[in-house]
Amino acid sequence: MILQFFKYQGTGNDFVFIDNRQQTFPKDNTELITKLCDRRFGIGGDGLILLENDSASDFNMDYYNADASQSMCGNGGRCAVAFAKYLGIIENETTFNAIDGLHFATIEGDIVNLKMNDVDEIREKPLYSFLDTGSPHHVQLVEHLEKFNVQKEGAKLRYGLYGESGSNINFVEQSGNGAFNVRTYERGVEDETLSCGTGVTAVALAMHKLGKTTSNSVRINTPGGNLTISFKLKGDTYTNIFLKGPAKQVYKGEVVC
Ligand SMILES: N[C@H](CCC[C@H](N)C(=O)O)C(=O)O
Repeated sequence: MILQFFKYQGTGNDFVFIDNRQQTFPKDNTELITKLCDRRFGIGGDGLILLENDSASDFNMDYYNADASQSMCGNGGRCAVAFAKYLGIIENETTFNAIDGLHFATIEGDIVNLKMNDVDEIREKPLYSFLDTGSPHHVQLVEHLEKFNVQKEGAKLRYGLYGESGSNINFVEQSGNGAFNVRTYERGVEDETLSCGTGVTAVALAMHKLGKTTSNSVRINTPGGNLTISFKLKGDTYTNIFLKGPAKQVYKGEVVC
């Protein structure tokens, strides 16, 4: 089978995109999904995203981690908006469907601003916070983040504290008022990724709840680039949450599989 694909990256979180509006992709073939994401035997990517028609919105985004497990993906959502514009499905704003429901987004040039679902529960423990921003996130402040062994410590927590269902693990260091550095171990990639959209969203909300910032616009630096998360707090609910940053097409091509 010959498959046309498009490679996108959102602050270094990279994805294989397929225009699946004709519904021809074999979704139950998890071996194919993992092979397409393999960085040696396939195209390579942190995940694979199928863009599909949707009766109730502009399009549906079907996201698969590199191990073919599924979740919401913030950076993938931002790249899906850029891909939908490239395909001529949308102009500069959209509402699309994902595994956690409808998302509004705008695009200006390479910058996509994606509305995330409300968050009304942040569990605070002595050493970390836990919340779900479309995927589950552990948020932990550390010192000397640049030297921290994210892969080793992330895997320990992902499999130890969170068992088989797991969680994404975010390690954080404050760099200023309303500014943080973040490195993330991603469930389903089972390694550190260069950024994680639902992860930096979780970090911004957790840091605000902890009182580490009073700003409702948080700048987060990741190894893959900078993202801005803005939000409102209404009672105990974080709402109007937007994840803003670049999303770019890297290349396109055909793959034999
Ligand atoms: N690995 C995550 C999903 C992708 C999250 C990340 N790529 C993002 O940008 O949100 C999980 O299985 O929960």
